[in-house]
Parts: sequence; structure tokens; C-alpha cells
Amino acid sequence: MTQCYYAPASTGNVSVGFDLLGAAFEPVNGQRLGDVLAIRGECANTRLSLSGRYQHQLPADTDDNLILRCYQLFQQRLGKALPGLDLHLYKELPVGSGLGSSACSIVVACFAFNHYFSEPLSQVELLQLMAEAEGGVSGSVHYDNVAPSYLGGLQLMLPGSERLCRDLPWFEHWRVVLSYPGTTLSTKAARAAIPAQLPLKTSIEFAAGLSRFVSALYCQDEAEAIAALKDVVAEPARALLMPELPVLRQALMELGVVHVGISGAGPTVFALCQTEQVAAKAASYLASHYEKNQDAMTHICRLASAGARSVKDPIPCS
Ligand SMILES: Nc1ncnc2c1ncn2[C@@H]1O[C@H](COP(=O)(O)OP(=O)(O)OP(=O)(O)O)[C@@H](O)[C@H]1O
Ligand SMILES: N[C@@H](CCO)C(=O)O
Repeated sequence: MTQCYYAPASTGNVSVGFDLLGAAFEPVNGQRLGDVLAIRGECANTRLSLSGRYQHQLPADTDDNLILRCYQLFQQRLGKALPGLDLHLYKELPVGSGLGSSACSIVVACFAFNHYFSEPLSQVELLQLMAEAEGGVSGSVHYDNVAPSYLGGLQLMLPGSERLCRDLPWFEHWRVVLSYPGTTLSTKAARAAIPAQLPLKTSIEFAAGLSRFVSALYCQDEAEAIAALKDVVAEPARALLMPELPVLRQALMELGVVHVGISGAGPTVFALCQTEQVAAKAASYLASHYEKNQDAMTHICRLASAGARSVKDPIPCS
């Protein structure tokens, strides 16, 4: 019997936490924003078929697909060969978008295989495997997409801790408008733009901003949390890759948006809103001023409390 699994989109960095903060999001209208993997049964040799809105952005040769790479890594991690699987990926997240697309496929694959084979790996072991797979794609291991896509919520990465990450408080009324313009920006290329070292002043500013944001979340001090949202690491280094950002930010702030940042490595931008009304205005503005082609999309989102999970239907009835 076919078993279907889903993992949500995610925004890495969240402006103030480069490589250390990541949030899973879902459209408030109930649509899914993420990939679905179906395990249709067992067969002699593992095979992968593809469909979905962004199927055309994937490698033509399915042997290069991350889903199959993850099955290899999963078997290596277990130290044993597993049966061939008949797999189907519904690719609903654009590649190179800043929405954690490769992380989403990696998470849904690793979660699916672990569930299908009765969970031989623990949560931490599975997260480590996911990050290892993601690192192979982006050039360096970072958890800020795989952690929220796997676990849901807003996740603070804890390098050096056995926990690996911790779920943070949020503000339930916050809405995040995610707008993907339809163009691509390689995570590897965007990470290459980040300097290998930061001046002491910038390092202190970075640590201060993240500490201020996290402490404001725990104290539920909304004004303080918003004031802390400043990107001193990625945005300055990636400004040339995101030339429209200053104009978008100016227009969106005039509509009442309280923060505009780069979603992950871009080109998706996120607009933080305190009300549904402002979110609707921001979504309308971004749809008409930032979307470039038929691959583009803009969604009004809330934080997704749930991450990777089994689902009944691959594509929910709208
Ligand atoms: N199932 C898959 N989903 C996404 N990318 C895949 C998949 N299989 C293979 N790839 C390849 O992995 C690479 C992912 O590149 P990159 O990390 O820049 O994109 P991304 O992870 O989608 O970006 P972002 O995290 O910003 O959404 C692309 O070259 C893509 O063709
Ligand atoms: N922290 C990563 C997120 C990628 O989605 C980066 O900015 O390169």
C-alpha cells in the first residue's frame, strides 16, 4: 500500500541568525508548501518518478535526484542493504529559491525511509543524516533548513550540543509573506559570497542581535523582537545578488510591514506582518512588483507548528 510523506518549506537565517535560526512556514489558506514523497511499494531496483509544479527544475536524470542520494546515505548509515523501493516525488518547492527546497526533499526522504523501516534512527541521528546530505548540496553543513522542515516551528541551532537545536517561542498573530520571484539563486553561490571572517564589531553585533531576538521571544516582548531583526551577516554580503531588496523594503514598510528580509540564501524575500490586513497588502504588492514569471509565487504564511509527517493524500483536495 502506498505511503505518503510531507515536509514543509523553511526560511533559513530569519535575518538575525545566520545558519543558526530556521523557521517552517505554511500558507494560512490551508494549501501545502512543500514536497511530498510517496513510497508505492518494494521492487527489484529502486526507481524514482517525478511530478509536481517544479518537476522541470530538477535534474533530468533521476539518478542525480537527492531522494535517491538520501536512500543511499540511509543504507550506508544503517550499514546494510535495504529492498528496492518504488518512489514518487511530488516536487512542489522551487529549486534554488530560498525556501529550503533541497532540504525539504532531503527531510521528506530521510523521514519517509526511517518511518517505513520502523524508525531505526533516533531523531538526533536522523537530523544529523539530513544535515550531512544538505551539506553535500550547499557546500557546507548547516541545519537551519533541515531542522525546521523536519521538526516544524522556529528552531535555534545549538552547535556542540547533543540536542542540535531547540524549538523557540513565536508570536501566533505574526504573518510572514513569502514571495519567490521565479528566478533561482544557488545556495552554494550565495554561501560563497559570505566572508570567511567577520570584523570583531560585526561579530559582536551579530551575537547581540540574536541574543536580543531570542530573549524577546521568551519574554514575549514583541516590540523588542521586531527591533532585533537586523541582518548584519548575509544581507550585506549578498546585496549584489538581491538588488531589488532596498526598493521592496521601502515600499513594504510604508504598507505597515515591520521587517523585510532574505529567506535563506534568496531570492525569496519574507515580509513580517503583525496583522492579516497588512499581510494581504504586502502579498498583493509583492505579487505585482516582485514576481517575474510563471514559476513565481507569493504566499501569506504562519509558522508551521508541525514538520515532516505522514499524509493521507499526495496533493490535498483544494
Ligand atoms: N529533490 C530535489 N530537490 C531540490 N534540489 C534537488 C533535488 N534533487 C537534486 N537537486 C539539485 O540540488 C541542487 C540544489 O541547489 P540549491 O541548494 O542551490 O537549491 P535549494 O536547496 O533548492 O535552494 P534553497 O535552499 O535556497 O531553496 C540543485 O542543483 C538541484 O538540481
Ligand atoms: N543559512 C543558509 C540558509 C540557506 O537556505 C545560507 O544563508 O546560506
